[in-house]
Amino acid sequence: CYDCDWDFLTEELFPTLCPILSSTTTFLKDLFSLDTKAIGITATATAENEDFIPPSLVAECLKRGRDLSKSASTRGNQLVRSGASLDPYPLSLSNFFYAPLPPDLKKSAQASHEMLAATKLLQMKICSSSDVTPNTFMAFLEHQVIKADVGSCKPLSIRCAKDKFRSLDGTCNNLQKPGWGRRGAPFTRIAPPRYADGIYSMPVAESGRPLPNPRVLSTRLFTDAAISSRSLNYLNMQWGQFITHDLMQRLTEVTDEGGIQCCLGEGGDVLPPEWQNDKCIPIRVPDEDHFYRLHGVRCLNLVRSVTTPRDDCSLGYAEQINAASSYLDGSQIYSPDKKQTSKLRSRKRGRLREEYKTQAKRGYLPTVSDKLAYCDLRNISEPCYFAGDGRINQTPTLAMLHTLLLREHNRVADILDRMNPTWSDERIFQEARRIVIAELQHITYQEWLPLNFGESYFRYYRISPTSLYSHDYSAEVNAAVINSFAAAAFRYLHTLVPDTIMTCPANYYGAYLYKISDHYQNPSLLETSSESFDDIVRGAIAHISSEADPHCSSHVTNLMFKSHRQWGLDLIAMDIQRSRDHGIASYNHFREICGLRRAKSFQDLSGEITQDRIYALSQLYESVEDIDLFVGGAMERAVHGSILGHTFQCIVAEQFYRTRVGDRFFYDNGEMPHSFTTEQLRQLKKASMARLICDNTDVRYVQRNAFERESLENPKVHCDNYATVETQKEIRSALWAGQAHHSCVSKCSKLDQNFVPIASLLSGQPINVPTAGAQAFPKDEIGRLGHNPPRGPSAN
Ligand code: HEM
Ligand SMILES: [Ca+2]
Repeated sequence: CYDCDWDFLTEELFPTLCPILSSTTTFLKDLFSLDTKAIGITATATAENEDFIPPSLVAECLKRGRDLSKSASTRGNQLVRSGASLDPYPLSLSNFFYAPLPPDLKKSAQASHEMLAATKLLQMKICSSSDVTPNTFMAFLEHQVIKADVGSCKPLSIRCAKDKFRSLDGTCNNLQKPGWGRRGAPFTRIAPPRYADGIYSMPVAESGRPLPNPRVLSTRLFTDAAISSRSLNYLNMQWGQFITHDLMQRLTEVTDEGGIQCCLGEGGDVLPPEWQNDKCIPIRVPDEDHFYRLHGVRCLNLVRSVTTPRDDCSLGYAEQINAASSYLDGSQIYSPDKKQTSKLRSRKRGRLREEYKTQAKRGYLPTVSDKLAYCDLRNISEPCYFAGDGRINQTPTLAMLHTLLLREHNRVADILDRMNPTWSDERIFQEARRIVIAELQHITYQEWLPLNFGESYFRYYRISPTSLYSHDYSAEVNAAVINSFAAAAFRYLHTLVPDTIMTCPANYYGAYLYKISDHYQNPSLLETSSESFDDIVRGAIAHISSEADPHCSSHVTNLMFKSHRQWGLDLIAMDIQRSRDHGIASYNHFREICGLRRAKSFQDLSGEITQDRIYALSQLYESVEDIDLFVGGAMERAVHGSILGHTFQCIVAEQFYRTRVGDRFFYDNGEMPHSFTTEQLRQLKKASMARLICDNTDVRYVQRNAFERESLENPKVHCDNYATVETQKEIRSALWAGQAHHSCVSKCSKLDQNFVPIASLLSGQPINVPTAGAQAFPKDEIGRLGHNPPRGPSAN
């Protein structure tokens, strides 16, 4: 609403520049008529005069802020009731835009709205009644913290008991700052935000004009090129998303009446301002768009992320809420919210709830209470799962990883139970959870991070420890997730997502490919037969991921969450818009933070970015200063040994350093009351992705480095050669020297339309995968059509 290049707004300008707010408020007029003399404001006030904001003015702004935020929320409800609703969308899209906030987080969101409105009003008041500019005002707020002791914001106060086990929500991990990294904490910043007004409004170019359209940036710079990774497999990509969901979950603003709609119907025009909720940030689709044009789509819905007050309730710019616990603590498995956790537990012998299916030996995730509300089902008998994180059903392969970890928890719980018959359910649950988190941290820090981001870099900077115990815990380090990591750097891994999900029968002779966009929000591929789960696991380790480069699958840039329609959302355009929504500082700013020279011209980027990409950037952005972090970082050449360029590498490394060193309970921390014993830790450090698969599925052959494709250097090894945690005492010397399984090269026959011989996958030739088609999604008739995906050759 304040996206303009004016230094301050006067009452006369306000209705023109800010039609939404002014149409909903009658009391701004009153605010502007405040008697400045009576409350001690003088026209000569400056930022140097540190006492120039009297408490009565702050109180007045807070009061008005509360009124403003209330009227904005009433207006939001009215808009939905009057038809600006998500009704036209298929469920997967509605689900994405509408998840009601849990009561505690809703309260902090409301408090944040009030604080932001108060900060804005204070800024307008000060700036319009003196020669203070908005920027000086924000700088002033940085130095003189103004805390609100009235209104809905309550400064954080948490009491901690000493405990051997970490809390579910991350509180009390840091005993000095018990709120750090908790569920509901703000994302942290390593650079000041880029909001147009310094507080909350969407950023604009240096010139004051709009930044380039996110959809245009996506289509011009992130084209679909079907280039496969040389060594990284699908599972590697999937683990990245899995741990993302452990570290963070941003939330979308909603109304009490439902989700927020910013477009007319299904992809029609952007709604006119008087019909738009003030949280709307839709992406306008240009008329000439090569894809959406064909489907008459002119607008992609997008809504701002939920914000939260800072811990001390001080006035200032917007901070977004992280609804996950920031620690790498399995919160996506166990939930950071105790009510949900209790629904996930069986309350018997420390186990998590699991479901058994006919003819399947192993357990599956429990079913969510209202399947049709959470999944895009073609048939009510299809599965839709419930886990510690609501994004569980996004793809079948994400649900597969959740299932593996659920099984691992119960496997460990059963062993502990046998060894300690006197232990209570609670004790077994907590001990099993502690072991599973240790395995999760070990696999991430010893296998996944070095593989993706550079072995030597991660070991040199001691992000991945090299000794048995580490002694690096620092109570000074805040492990909360860095906003630029969440809203930009780590999202670069969206370019790894391939077009297809693969399933592979036990003989590995061939594979079936399914378009990923046919299986969003529907995990049924895991349960089509008693072998399908294992088929998906085999497919994930045999299938390649896309190369980490600024090319992105159209299944992600045109078809995300498409359901039965011919079109979906553009995740890359959303990433760009989201980074603006979160006020992420520019690429140039982060270059400087990461030790590169700040570019004065586009040509100054030539050390990191190739000439053709510099040219493309200069055609799209007015100034080198305007380049979004997500875009600039993605354009950089990868640094040696990593899939990332310099700037993203620096942000990602910083995050994983904090995630380890700021975690008092990190699994290999030594000399803590809760530390594992030497023998326990030695056992735990034998955990690997390959063993996680062997221990929890009937897949018998897995390559040693399970995040890399099979190769001569990385052959498949029989699971008998991976000793399990509890039988480590007699580890055989042949641990890694097992006999190689026959290669994954096919002698298959063409069986049906989804079947693809593995040899042709390896050849790098594009493969034509048939779409599930309209038939698979009978419009508006869920439950009518059964869905029987084609089966492969028999597993023997
Ligand atoms: C099929 C695969 C994937 C799909 C469909 C997907 C989809 C999404 C969606 C819809 C969002 C929210 C966008 C927004 O409104 O801001 C998101 C956020 C994100 N994704 Fe993905 N993603 C996938 C894979 C990955 C992978 C492989 C990674 C990294 C390794 C990743 C990292 C992230 C991160 C860091 C966020 C921000 C999360 C937050 O702040 O809550 N995603 N993704
Ligand atoms: Ca977590």
